[in-house]
Amino acid sequence: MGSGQMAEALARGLIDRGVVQASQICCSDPAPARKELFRSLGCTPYDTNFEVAKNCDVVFVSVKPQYVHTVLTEARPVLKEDTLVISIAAGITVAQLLEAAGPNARVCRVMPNTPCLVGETAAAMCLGGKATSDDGETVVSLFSAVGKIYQLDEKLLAAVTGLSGSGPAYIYMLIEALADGGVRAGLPRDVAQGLAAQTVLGSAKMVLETGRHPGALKDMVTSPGGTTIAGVHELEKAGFRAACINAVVAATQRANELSKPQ
Ligand SMILES: NC(=O)C1=CN([C@@H]2O[C@H](COP(=O)(O)OP(=O)(O)OC[C@H]3O[C@@H](n4cnc5c(N)ncnc54)[C@H](O)[C@@H]3O)[C@@H](O)[C@H]2O)C=CC1
Ligand SMILES: O=C(O)[C@@H]1CCC=N1
Repeated sequence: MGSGQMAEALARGLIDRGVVQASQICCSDPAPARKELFRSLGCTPYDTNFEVAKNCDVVFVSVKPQYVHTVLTEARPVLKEDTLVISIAAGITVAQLLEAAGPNARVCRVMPNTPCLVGETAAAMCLGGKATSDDGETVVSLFSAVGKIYQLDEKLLAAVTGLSGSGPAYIYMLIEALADGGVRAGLPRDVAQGLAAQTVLGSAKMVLETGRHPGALKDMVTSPGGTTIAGVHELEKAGFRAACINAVVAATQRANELSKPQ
């Protein structure tokens, strides 16, 4: 229910990795262009959220937070005892999901991010209502196919939203800015962008695969009196770390605000 950017990234990721076939996915959206896009993927668009809920075992709620109550209220009459409702809406709590879907609903909150499109999402989840541990395994298996998922206390999901939910935007800004730096220093744009993105990818892999502290990995790059420390010094002068911390904190606060009545 809701076939926007995040729903598309998720659907494409799940289809491309063979987790589900496109023919197993149906969707709803008031925007004709979104329905057509999903039809072109091989999915079945319906005119109403009611029809989606009626025809699905697992219902993804992927509308903006302010519409979650409405779409779940539409779905509620046809939610079956074993229907699993997965909401990806930022800030919408389990209690709010159950208020709209009914106290016996099997609900799960997931905070994914768009890199699920390429099988590299960073996600977190929590279960609620009558959701079972089997439901939890269903969610873990769906999202593990398109990246990594952590099971956490619900109170931590706002911070997950501020860090990894919103995080791809921060990293794209970093890649764009690094590429601009490369262009400023004389590189062709395509080379600069390729080098910037590959540097982010390789550095992330170093953190994940070596398990070493990022500070130690930074020190490995930083020769005494060399080029890197000159660049690091500029980042420190500009408040790079504080800006990153503030970005996550601001986005977390916004996620908490979205939990309150709009
Ligand atoms: N974009 C992202 O990176 C992430 C988004 N989310 C969450 O996913 C949800 C969707 O976000 P986006 O995909 O970015 O937004 P979006 O605006 O691209 O998608 C929302 C879609 O819902 C449709 N819609 C509006 N009213 C509807 C209704 N009554 N019934 C069915 N569909 C309706 C809209 O036409 C639109 O296509 C939000 O709750 C957001 O917090 C979560 C993690 C990451
Ligand atoms: O910007 C937003 O509100 C959504 C939630 C996390 C990423 N995008």
